[in-house]
Amino acid sequence: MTVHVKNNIFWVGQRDWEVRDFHGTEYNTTKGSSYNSYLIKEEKTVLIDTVDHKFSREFVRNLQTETDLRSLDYIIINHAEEDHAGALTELMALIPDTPVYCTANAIDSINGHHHHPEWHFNVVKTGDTLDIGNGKQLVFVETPMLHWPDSMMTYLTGDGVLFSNDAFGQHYCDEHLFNDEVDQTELFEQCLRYFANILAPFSRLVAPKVTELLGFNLPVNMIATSHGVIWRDNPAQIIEQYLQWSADFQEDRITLFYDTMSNNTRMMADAIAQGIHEADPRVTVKIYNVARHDKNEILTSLFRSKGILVGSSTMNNVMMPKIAAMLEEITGLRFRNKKASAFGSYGWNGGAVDRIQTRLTDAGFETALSLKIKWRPDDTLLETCREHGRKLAHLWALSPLPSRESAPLDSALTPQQTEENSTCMQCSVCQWIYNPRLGEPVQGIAPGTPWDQVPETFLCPECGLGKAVFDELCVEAL
Ligand SMILES: Cc1cc2nc3c(=O)[nH]c(=O)nc-3n(C[C@H](O)[C@H](O)[C@H](O)COP(=O)(O)O)c2cc1C
Repeated sequence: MTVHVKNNIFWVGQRDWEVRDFHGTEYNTTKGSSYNSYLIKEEKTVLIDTVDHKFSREFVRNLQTETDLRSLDYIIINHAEEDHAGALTELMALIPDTPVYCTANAIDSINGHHHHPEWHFNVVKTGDTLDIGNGKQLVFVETPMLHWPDSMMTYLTGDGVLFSNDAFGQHYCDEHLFNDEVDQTELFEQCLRYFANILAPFSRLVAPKVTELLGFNLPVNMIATSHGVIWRDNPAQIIEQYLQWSADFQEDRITLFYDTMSNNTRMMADAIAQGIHEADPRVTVKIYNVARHDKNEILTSLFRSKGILVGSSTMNNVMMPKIAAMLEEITGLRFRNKKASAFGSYGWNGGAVDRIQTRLTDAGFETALSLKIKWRPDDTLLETCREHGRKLAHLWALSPLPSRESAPLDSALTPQQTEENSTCMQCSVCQWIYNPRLGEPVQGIAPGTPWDQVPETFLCPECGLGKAVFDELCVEAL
């Protein structure tokens, strides 16, 4: 089936009500998902993205009901991951000469998945346009590392539609296609979950990219994402929301998660939470047992928190494995500006709490006051846990929360920031800007370190690609 989107734009995607895992076990899609592909029928016929590879056959059959495949003039691939470009092999088998438009980085990832270097690739970069007739053009904007090096967005002039690919999307399946038609609570829950679990590591790239988009002065009347709903009612709301989430977002919330063999660490968690609540009833406190709760809900709660507590008993000298796995995920998600602390029960030599505390520090959290209790806490030790919670609540309340005001769209890049940025290094892959004068130390490099003294092993902290890709924009301020 197809759905009319606007004027000559049609949705030719695929709903997936039953999918429950994404990226392997990385993301639990509790509300299913959809793979949004779009057909534009102007003087030229254009396909934007495809669908997940597992729906390749249905996709091609469906597309054939909407158009003669030989009439397709251009295929735009905004991102080569297999949930968007997965049906390319099946489609291109029928129309192998159709030109494919994508970023330079996408050549690598499309070939890496489909192994057809003979396809007619046309590399586009930010600002390039493609005339599709009737006075309309496609404008391309590279969005590297949002969330792969190959990602880009495509804007359709005249209709004012931004085909944003993964950005602004959600893993959310509904028979309705537009944002104003669905349950708003469910929708924003899924938007937040998507941002916290997928885009959080790239937060610092969001505001500069939004600024760049706004710099084109192109009206965005609609944002057609590649997962979930299309934003046709007030699309600026999700852009504003992204600016807010990408600015070291936190609420007045503390999240505890733990694993336990015989409930001793759970008793500690309950008592610590009671102490936090007693000390500051305004703080939202959430507790999760990692063995019983949805992992991505826990990670979303951590994203929303100003402080986190991680608990594990000691098992064979180390922490419980699900806690180790969570710490690995948290490290990758690179949450910023959050406090953290470890706790747990032990029997003889302990070890887990110290290991957790070290992992939290290494992951960039400001750690404080860990707590170990031997065996099962009695009433006195439970009071020790409560006192611990009260202390943490006071300690963490000392740091004021960042403003929760959303940044106005037109001031995302202020003149002052422009001035500062002119003295920075910028990664040419993900465009992350590192300001050695003002920035925090990264990978042990102190602010002010001359660029030629940055070791060869230095990796871009945002995208993980190498030093060689950094451009030095200006050095005199050093
Ligand atoms: C299989 C197993 C291995 C354990 N290994 C250790 C250990 O290496 N060091 C230690 O101090 N305690 C060890 N303990 C004791 C637990 O840490 C202790 O019983 C703790 O109170 C359990 O807390 P929990 O109920 O939160 O899991 C072990 C317990 C079990 C069941």
